[in-house]
Amino acid sequence: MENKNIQNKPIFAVSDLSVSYKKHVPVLDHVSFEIERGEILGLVGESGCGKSTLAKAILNMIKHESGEITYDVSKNNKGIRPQMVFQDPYSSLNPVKKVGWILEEPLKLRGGLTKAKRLEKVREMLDRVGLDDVFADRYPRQLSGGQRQRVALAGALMLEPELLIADEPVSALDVTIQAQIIELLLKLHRDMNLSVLFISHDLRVVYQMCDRVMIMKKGEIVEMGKVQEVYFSPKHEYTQTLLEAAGISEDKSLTD
Ligand SMILES: Nc1ncnc2c1ncn2[C@@H]1O[C@H](COP(=O)(O)OP(=O)(O)OP(=O)(O)O)[C@@H](O)[C@H]1O
Repeated sequence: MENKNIQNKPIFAVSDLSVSYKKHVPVLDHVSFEIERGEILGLVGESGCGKSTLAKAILNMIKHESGEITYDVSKNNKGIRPQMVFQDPYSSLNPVKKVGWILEEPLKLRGGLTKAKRLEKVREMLDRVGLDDVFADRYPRQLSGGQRQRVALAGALMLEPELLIADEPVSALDVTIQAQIIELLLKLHRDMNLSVLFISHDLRVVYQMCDRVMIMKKGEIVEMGKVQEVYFSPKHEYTQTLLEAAGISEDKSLTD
């Protein structure tokens, strides 16, 4: 389905980005791309190709040795930086704090809202991610994997960022729960006008989620384009190999 949210104006640009953990061994090699405002851009590649490194580099969690990262924060967004959700929400949620506290914290740190207003926003966000108010009073360990990922998404979106970076957000979940979280991400993308960088090794999930896709091999982007074009007219040999390995070239259900 055509995504009506897309405006042909990048919200985010990476130019010539290179990262090495060890000297002279690039993990990311001159990576360049843009994320259009309102789009969901997929990043696909085999384990170890550099996907998480790219996510961390663009969030300044690790240093890059060369290249430029440009984030266009619109005037009405008060400079909220891109936020991230991870594969394993358990490690990103503070285990000794209740969900209500976790969701209120970013609002507290930013300041400017009364306690009552903050709690109202927490309730609203729980509702947006499909969780009842009672979850505010639970610890992360008392939640299922899917519920924890809902809380992680809620936490990332509390300050209403314009860009979300989702690093394998459904990979650790059962298939039925995966489908629910994908639905939720698509709903949040529509409702909150979010742009998303969606990182996954699962080509089928990317097909369901994304408008465009980048294929990464050993730290380089080898192909990039609209999902339909890349999946059904792949230009790079590596893309063809990935699609064949996932059984996608002959799988009609993707095109139905
Ligand atoms: N902190 C680190 N120090 C040294 N090498 C690292 C570090 N983190 C990752 N690497 C290496 O960098 C390469 C890319 O890793 P990265 O985690 O970015 O890949 P990935 O595509 O996200 O993999 P996966 O899909 O398995 O999560 C791998 O060879 C990995 O071993």
